[in-house]
Amino acid sequence: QSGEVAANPEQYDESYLCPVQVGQTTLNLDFDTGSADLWVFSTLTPKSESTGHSLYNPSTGTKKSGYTWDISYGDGSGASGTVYADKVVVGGVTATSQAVEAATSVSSQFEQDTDNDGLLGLAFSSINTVEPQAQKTFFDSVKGSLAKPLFTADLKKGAAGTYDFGYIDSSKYTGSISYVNVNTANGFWEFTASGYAVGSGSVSGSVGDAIADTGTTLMYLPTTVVQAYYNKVDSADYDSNQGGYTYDCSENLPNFLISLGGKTFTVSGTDINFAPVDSSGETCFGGIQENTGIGMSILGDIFLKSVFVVFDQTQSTPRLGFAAQ
Ligand SMILES: CN(C)c1ccc(C(=O)NN)cc1
Repeated sequence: QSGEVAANPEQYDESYLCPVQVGQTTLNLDFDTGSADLWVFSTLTPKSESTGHSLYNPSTGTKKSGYTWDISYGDGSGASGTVYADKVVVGGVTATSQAVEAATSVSSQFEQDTDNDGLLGLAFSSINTVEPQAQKTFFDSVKGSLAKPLFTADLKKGAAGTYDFGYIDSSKYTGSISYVNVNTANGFWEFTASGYAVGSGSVSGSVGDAIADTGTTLMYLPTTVVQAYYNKVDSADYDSNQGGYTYDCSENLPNFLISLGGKTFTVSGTDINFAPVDSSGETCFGGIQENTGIGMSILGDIFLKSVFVVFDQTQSTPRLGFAAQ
């Protein structure tokens, strides 16, 4: 089988939500290559936390008795609950008995994001949080039945993009795809990024260890790289109250270039201009921020909306393919 599903941006492209049939209900889920749990708001979630969300009703599934899950994300958000087996359909691709993690508790960030009905993890199943036995991601459940064991991400700035499962649509990118091998030891789509440049500068240095994470909004890079970037933005400075680099919204940001698999990709300055910090619209928060305390760089949606990405398990070593859009 193979299929395609729309990836619809929230305001400021904070995250991208995709319609997924879970049991007999269609939910809008955040496809997340940085985690490996498929969890959903459900009729088991307290009403005080689930108002405004579409809900999975576990009555259509088979309860996995004694199984629980509890996940925490890098931004401090999280959720927990119980586990069911049920049918999940993404763009016509069907997992007949997918582990569906029904939330019995969610953190405030999820409670408040009423467009988001849960997450569909697309990292490696080794980091699934279900106890006493880790469960397969949707991709792992269907991988063997796909025309090719791969999926692609084509996210866009302020417009609907797509995730494709089982095939590469050559109309979605230009030029050739350049591949890098993935290190799965931490359960992420983790690889080594090469040199970088700011604006019209020449590519040099090294970004280093990084993950491709559709579930993270911004780009988190080494301090040296981030300082080099904002040194080219006159009004920029690090604002500890905002928790990152801010600048005058009127200022044009430079492009950021990064070399992956021998090819250089450009993230336009306009894509790096993330959002105003308040309703006055005077000060803006940058889409490139420091990776301090994370332990690796994260190429999140700010980067991913500039490229076409292949998450490829056609070979014994998984790999990532990047092409210009
Ligand atoms: C609060 N929400 C919607 C989140 C969604 C995804 C993540 C994340 O770190 N994914 N890799 C964090 C938070």
